[in-house]
Amino acid sequence: MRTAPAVTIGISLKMYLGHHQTLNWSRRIAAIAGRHPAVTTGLAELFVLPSFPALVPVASIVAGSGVRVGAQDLAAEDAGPYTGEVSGAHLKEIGCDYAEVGHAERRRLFGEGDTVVAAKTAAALRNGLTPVLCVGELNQTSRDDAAARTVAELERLLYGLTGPVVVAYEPQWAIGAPRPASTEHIRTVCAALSDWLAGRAEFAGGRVIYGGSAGPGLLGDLGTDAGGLFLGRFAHDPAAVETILDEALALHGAAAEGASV
Ligand SMILES: O=C[C@H](O)COP(=O)(O)O
Repeated sequence: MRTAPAVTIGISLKMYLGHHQTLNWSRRIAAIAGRHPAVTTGLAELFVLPSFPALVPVASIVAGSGVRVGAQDLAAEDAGPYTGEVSGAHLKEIGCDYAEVGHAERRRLFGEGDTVVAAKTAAALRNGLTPVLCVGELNQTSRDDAAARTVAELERLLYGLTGPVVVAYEPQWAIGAPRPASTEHIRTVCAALSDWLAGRAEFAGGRVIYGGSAGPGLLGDLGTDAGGLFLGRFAHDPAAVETILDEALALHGAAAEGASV
């Protein structure tokens, strides 16, 4: 079993970039990661989720840089007559380590509900992919209410499953917004999710990261309640990703140095 890194930084490109833009962006991210001490020391794990057609070339571009690759979705089934779907087995075969499931946009725009999300999470685990399982309340509410709702959602979606998961806490109202949820809100919900995960040996190696208009300047405020960030728009500029890796190093680097002596 792989030990969880101190910080996990995931980036979903959603459908924002064209193919060549994606490859150029990936080259810049690979160059940053390949020389950044947060990544080279193993303190931070960086993964990118491009569109399906870019997975193979991006995997080749980032090879050796420490950056891992995953898909933004996967089929609930592993093979068969499922036109337009891409299976977890196929994703694993082409070098993916991650598969995102349950994103609010897939729920809202493509009608995916808990049953489908749970089945896709199971498909990811079954095929050796780490699910990036998105959870989070629909409407703005108190942080305690959000924590209770989100932990209940996670419990529902992971019922009967075993394996390491990256839980992406994404309050749906904070996605695509000008700014993230408040620091107190994020810390409360991420801490509750982390406590829930930590108490269950079947999810050993699991982590909780925050997404929803996250960008530079946020990680340092979250302390150790969140295990990292799930970035969208604010990772389109590779310089912002480098800044976030600097912040990860500042937050956890001293502890890592202490552990290595
Ligand atoms: O997948 C990423 C999240 O939905 C966050 O996206 P955003 O930072 O553009 O709001």
